Amino acid sequence: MSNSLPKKRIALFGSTGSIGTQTLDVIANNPDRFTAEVLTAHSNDELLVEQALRFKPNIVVIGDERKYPHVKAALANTDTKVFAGEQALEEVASMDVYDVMLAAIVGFAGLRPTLRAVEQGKAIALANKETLVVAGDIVMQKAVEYRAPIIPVDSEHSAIFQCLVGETRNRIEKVILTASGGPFLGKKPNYLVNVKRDHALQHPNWNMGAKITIDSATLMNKGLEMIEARWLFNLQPDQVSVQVHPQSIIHSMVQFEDGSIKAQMGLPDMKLPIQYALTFPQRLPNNFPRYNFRKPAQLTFEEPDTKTFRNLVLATDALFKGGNLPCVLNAANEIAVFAFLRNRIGFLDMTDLIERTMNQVPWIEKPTLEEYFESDAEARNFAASVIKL
Ligand SMILES: NC(=O)C1=CN([C@@H]2O[C@H](COP(=O)(O)OP(=O)(O)OC[C@H]3O[C@@H](n4cnc5c(N)ncnc54)[C@H](OP(=O)(O)O)[C@@H]3O)[C@@H](O)[C@H]2O)C=CC1
Ligand SMILES: CC(=O)[C@@H](O)[C@H](O)COP(=O)(O)O
Ligand SMILES: [Mn+2]
Repeated sequence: MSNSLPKKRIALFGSTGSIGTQTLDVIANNPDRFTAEVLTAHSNDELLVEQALRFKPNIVVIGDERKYPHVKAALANTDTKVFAGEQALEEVASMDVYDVMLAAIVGFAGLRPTLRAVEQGKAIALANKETLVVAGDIVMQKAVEYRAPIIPVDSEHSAIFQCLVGETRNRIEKVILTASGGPFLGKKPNYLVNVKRDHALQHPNWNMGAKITIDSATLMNKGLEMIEARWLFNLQPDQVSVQVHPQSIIHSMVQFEDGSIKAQMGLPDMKLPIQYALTFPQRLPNNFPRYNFRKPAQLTFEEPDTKTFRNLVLATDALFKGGNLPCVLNAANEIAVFAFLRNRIGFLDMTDLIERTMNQVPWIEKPTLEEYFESDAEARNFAASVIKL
């Protein structure tokens, strides 16, 4: 098909991560459709420079200011402008140099730049689920106010989004998020008590950054995704459910009020939801591997084991109770995962730490943005003090 559409200018926040590098693959495969206008990294200055020399962005941002001299020197003979520091992420997000922000920073750090982009009325291709977990009500309200479309990248939410195309007049009865179950599916606490980071980092189906991989192993990822779905699709908490589906071929489903269920399927490959978020409502041809119905031939489903994987219970509590509780859950989880990855606490300790923090930080029913930031800080400080980080 001949293509006269203008190129979309992408601001890729978190270009050095798993989503970031796969987004650059999608951009490289479609040079007539996309340009990488902004690239941002936190600590990986080497990769950022390599990406900048290849994709020739207008702007790069290196979060860690100590790395600025190296990036600046390496790009001295190019047209790329170099910024550094946390504040620069927000400043660049506010600039009118791009059309779509692909929000692929990990964790709470992604919230502020994404909010800036929303306030500019930019389209957001949202991978950073923590943004909606922390402040979903405010982010979605601003998205309406500033007419900033938010298109999900997270595979489950992309699946739901795809199932909803053409269904604007039809009520959702519930969404069914699929969960792989992670590397410890079927295991019990007496096993989990001894598992170490390297084992937890081996996801059966997806190759992802360290934080989300640990979240998948504890089922916190599915808990965060329940909260993300609630805000993205304007659902009531009891309309969000989870089915364990170890093959990760069905990426999620929507059940409508006539009982019909639509599912979106495909091999587990994030390039597909990334590409769809950047081209929606169009689909682009590609040569990604296709699902063969013989491999895996059986698609199975089971209920999550919430007695063992209590993070899902904590996240469900946060989903139903709302207010600042999801923000507190998220902050405590970030501290817990950080500590587990450094072998400072055990696998099951993560859940205990999150639960204690949720019981400690005062509940606020309808927080302001400032109160979300304060709750985040309070939860982090408490959780870090408990484990003497
Ligand atoms: N990976 C996946 O398949 C999926 C990921 N997601 C979500 O997408 C987001 C990104 O995940 P993933 O790509 O796996 O994560 P990675 O850890 O692989 O990458 C994270 C990116 O964020 C940057 N970053 C880290 N900390 C900061 C900070 N404090 N300030 C600014 N930038 C920072 C990193 O920079 P640097 O490397 O330079 O330090 C890197 O570019 C997460 O929210 C995750 O939940 C959702 C669905 C699937
Ligand atoms: C690729 C993606 O979207 C991840 O969130 C993935 O779904 C993790 O898998 P589980 O959390 O289901 O193990
Ligand atoms: Mn997901």
